[in-house]
Amino acid sequence: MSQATPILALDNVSKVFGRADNPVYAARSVSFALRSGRTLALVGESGSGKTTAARLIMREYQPDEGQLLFRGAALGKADKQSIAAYRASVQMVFQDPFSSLNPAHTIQYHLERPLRLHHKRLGRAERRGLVEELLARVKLDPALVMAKYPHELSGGQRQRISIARALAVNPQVIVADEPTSMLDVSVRLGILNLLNDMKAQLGLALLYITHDIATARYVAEEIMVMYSGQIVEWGDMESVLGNPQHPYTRLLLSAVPDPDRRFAETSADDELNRIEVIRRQSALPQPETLQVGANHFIRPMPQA
Ligand SMILES: Nc1ncnc2c1ncn2[C@@H]1O[C@H](COP(=O)(O)OP(=O)(O)OP(=O)(O)O)[C@@H](O)[C@H]1O
Repeated sequence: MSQATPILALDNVSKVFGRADNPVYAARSVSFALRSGRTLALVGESGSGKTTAARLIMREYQPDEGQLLFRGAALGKADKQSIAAYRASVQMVFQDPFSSLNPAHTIQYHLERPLRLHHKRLGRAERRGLVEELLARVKLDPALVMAKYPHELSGGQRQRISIARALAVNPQVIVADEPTSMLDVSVRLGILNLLNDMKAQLGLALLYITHDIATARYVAEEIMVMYSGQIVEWGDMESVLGNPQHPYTRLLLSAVPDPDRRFAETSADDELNRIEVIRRQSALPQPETLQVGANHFIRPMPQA
């Protein structure tokens, strides 16, 4: 893992929902760091806590415990100006490019809006010039798309607009929550390539949230596996995927389609039994972290 100073870090962050007598631990002592020019993939099944982690980063939720660090400084104590700088520096790309754009406004409006908010002194011509640059950056023709409304674009084009909108305020970090899962398979690769280009060309730090290990491998250098609100295995992508230690990571990997494997080799009952074992064990007190390789760690299953 790179040792450069992280731009953004979660330090032992916990978030609990529900009543005291029936708490839901959406994040349990979650720690990770995002660095320039690198992608960290956060993978896990539905309900594991991935979106909660994203919302904590976007400050939609305040942590119950732990803290958010931006360039090494705790954000909890930051003044208004630092919070505003943080908001511009950390942008999100959502899963659903259909609902994240307003159907009543043109693409030009969508891209000019963040420029108006964050660069108040720009004149009309400069703003238009920047919108054209943003569209070119996401490989869309400004002459063709600027005056269009979201419904006149394809899903892939809309997701490109969402990425352009995130880039409008010169962010340092992008949190992409399942950015391809609602897109047609044929356009997914284009969006993943675009994220990879943005990372390389602009030195962005990316948090790529997904339940799909195959796409995580395509975009990320590091991976964290989340289960039941806790990071159970993390490290360099090749080390974790090449030598998965945690039973839950193995389970996720076994769900990646393998064209050489026949369905009959594992029955649905086998899979359900394995999930049940993991669920029971994860309810036990969590054990200490183990270091597997130089840049590879796990929280193994506790002994009953
Ligand atoms: N606002 C909330 N109020 C109560 N419980 C919540 C809230 N947000 C999340 N949870 C619970 O926290 C847990 C983690 O949810 P979260 O949405 O973070 O998971 P996820 O991994 O992102 O799932 P998905 O992939 O389905 O979005 C779940 O049990 C969920 O029901």
